[in-house]
Amino acid sequence: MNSENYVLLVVNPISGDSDKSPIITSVKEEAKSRKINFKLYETSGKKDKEAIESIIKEIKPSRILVAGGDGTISLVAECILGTDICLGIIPAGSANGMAVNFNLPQTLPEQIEIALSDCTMKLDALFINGKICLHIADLGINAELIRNYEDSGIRGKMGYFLQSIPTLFNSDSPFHFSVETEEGTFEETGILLAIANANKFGTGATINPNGKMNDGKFEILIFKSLDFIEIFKTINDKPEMSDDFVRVVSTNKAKINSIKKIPFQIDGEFLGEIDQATATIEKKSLLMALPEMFCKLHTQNLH
Ligand SMILES: Nc1ncnc2c1ncn2[C@@H]1O[C@H](COP(=O)(O)OP(=O)(O)OP(=O)(O)O)[C@@H](O)[C@H]1O
Repeated sequence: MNSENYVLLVVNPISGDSDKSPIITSVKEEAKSRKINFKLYETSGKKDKEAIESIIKEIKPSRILVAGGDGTISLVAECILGTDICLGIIPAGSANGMAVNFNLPQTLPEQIEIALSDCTMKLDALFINGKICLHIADLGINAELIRNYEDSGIRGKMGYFLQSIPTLFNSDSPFHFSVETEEGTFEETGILLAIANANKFGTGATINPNGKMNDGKFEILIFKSLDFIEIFKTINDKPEMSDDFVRVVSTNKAKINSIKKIPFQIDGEFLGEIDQATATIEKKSLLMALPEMFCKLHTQNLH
């Protein structure tokens, strides 16, 4: 067997509360028709990183497909950072923030086609306090909302909606942030500080319209107030947000400090309350198979 022609499918059996057998069958059949060797790994929730790394060593796959949520995608991304192994996504989580950001199509055949396609791109990997962030992290009311959502036990968009009103009323915001970058230090008060490599939150809100995932930079966005008209604009793919609403800084390294501890999340996972965050970026370290439109938009005007 040609060891360079292997596809590994990593499946999280519990993500999104859905049956993964149609995905497994379809990817297996597609691999067979393309004469690619197929291997399946189902996560257990324990020592998955070690197990995946060992399979990679053994079969040397050229591509890994992930059927799971953002947590499983991050886990696999960490295993292949800096290599030429290509990552493809079959969205199968409860929120699927990465899939929303990449505008992945809804049907399984289309998703498999993209995940196995030659339309690939090397993306930057953002690290915050040593943890990988493929998408968007934040300190403030969105992280508070995610904590309350996780505590409520109600899944899906309805869960977020039900938590949004009590979260806003009980929030500890505004917060005072001090941000140190190579370009200088500044202070700002706001309800939310986002650290973003991607453009959209999992809800579809485009908070970082000008961010590129392959320019060696990430954005710090401080939202100063809860302005519903400005928030409404984020429904568009290219919202024009006023400077009074958000302060945006593009950089490759930043240190954020706050006097009080603030709720913190990365890629939709609540990670406690923190008063200090250090963000760095590893340029073009993650090879991904993505929709053609996304690759086109990200290669335009890139200097
Ligand atoms: N077999 C398993 N049994 C229990 N937990 C598992 C198993 N496999 C993985 N996990 C856990 O699943 C979590 C990752 O879930 P993932 O983010 O992929 O899906 P999700 O939470 O449904 O989706 P999303 O992130 O889009 O909301 C990790 O905490 C991991 O430990």
